Amino acid sequence: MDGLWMIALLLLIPLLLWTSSTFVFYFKKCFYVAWMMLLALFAIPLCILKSGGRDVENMRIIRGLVRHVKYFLGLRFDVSGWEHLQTEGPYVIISNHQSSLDVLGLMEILPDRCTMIAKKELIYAGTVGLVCWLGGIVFINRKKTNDAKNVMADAAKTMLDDQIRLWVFPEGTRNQRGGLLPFKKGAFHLAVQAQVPIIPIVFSSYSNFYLRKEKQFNSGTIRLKILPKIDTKGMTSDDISSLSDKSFNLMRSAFHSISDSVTQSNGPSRH
Ligand SMILES: CCCCCCCCCCCCCCCC(=O)SCCNC(=O)CCNC(=O)[C@H](O)C(C)(C)COP(=O)(O)OP(=O)(O)OC[C@H]1O[C@@H](n2cnc3c(N)ncnc32)[C@H](O)[C@@H]1OP(=O)(O)O
Ligand SMILES: CCCCCCCC/C=C\CCCCCCCC(=O)OC[C@@H](O)COP(=O)(O)O
Repeated sequence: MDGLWMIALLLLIPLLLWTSSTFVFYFKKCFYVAWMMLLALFAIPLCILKSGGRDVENMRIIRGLVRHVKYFLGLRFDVSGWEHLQTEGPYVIISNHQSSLDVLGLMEILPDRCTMIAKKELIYAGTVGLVCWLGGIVFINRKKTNDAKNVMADAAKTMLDDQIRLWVFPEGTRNQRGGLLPFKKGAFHLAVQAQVPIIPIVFSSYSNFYLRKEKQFNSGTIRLKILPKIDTKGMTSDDISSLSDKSFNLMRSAFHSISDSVTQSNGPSRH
């Protein structure tokens, strides 16, 4: 009898854990970090063999290795506006930033020769940090804004010299409070200095499947909307504010329209 109880308990515990949404939340989060770290460990020698070191071409390897991760987490991406990425030469991509999960959507649509601007702390994130460096990510120190501006001015030159595209999160930090945070200006200075177009990309709200406070991480669909490019030819630093405002307004309305439709199609979130 004791043995039967033991077996029943042994079967019940994992079942209870599995059905507990808090357990699923922590499990998925830990899995995500651990799996990305492991993938990065594989990516390091591949990148070094391919390019011998830091090179934007390594992003092809990173993109290829990351694309399956969504299946483990029960996430789907629904992308619209692919045609707007068929732009020749360098450009600046700007997108909203809700979570480190954005990396999955980013890798889903990442164009060739495109790397990112990231906070410098990311370089210390173990194997992931090293892969970011190998992928040519441009690191900025947000606490030393003059340094950050200089790094971004250099990046504007490199974009043109090496035909590189850069992905910037103009909110400057993660934001899951709904809507978009006011934009920082760096992305717009970058595009104007290099005289390259801006391609805005909007991720729909994660709030219908991922709730940090409530410890919910369900399955869900993320809509990614690629908006038409905004030309910056002939613009100067006087145009930065209007360029930023225009981009913000376009992205905010796209965010609300795709987030409403995704919430409806996924049904209300569980609480
Ligand atoms: C198999 C492998 C698995 C592993 C997997 C790998 C994953 C590989 C994916 C990783 C993915 C990474 C994802 C990271 C994501 C983040 O790390 S997000 C955080 C870092 N990114 C950012 O912060 C970018 C956005 N920030 C900016 O652009 C900010 O403007 C800056 C440059 C940091 C400056 O900060 P600030 O001074 O606070 O900003 P702001 O209020 O905009 O500017 C103040 C003044 O300076 C002026 N200014 C700003 N920028 C400039 C400029 N560049 N030039 C001249 N003047 C400027 C402004 O115009 C403004 O002047 P006024 O208009 O007031 O006169
Ligand atoms: C030392 C800090 C770095 C923390 C990284 C922890 C290890 C991550 C391991 C696996 C996740 C893979 C995806 C990594 C890319 C995450 C990029 C990211 O989302 O960085 C946060 C940054 O956009 C804004 O930071 P804050 O919201 O201002 O804070």
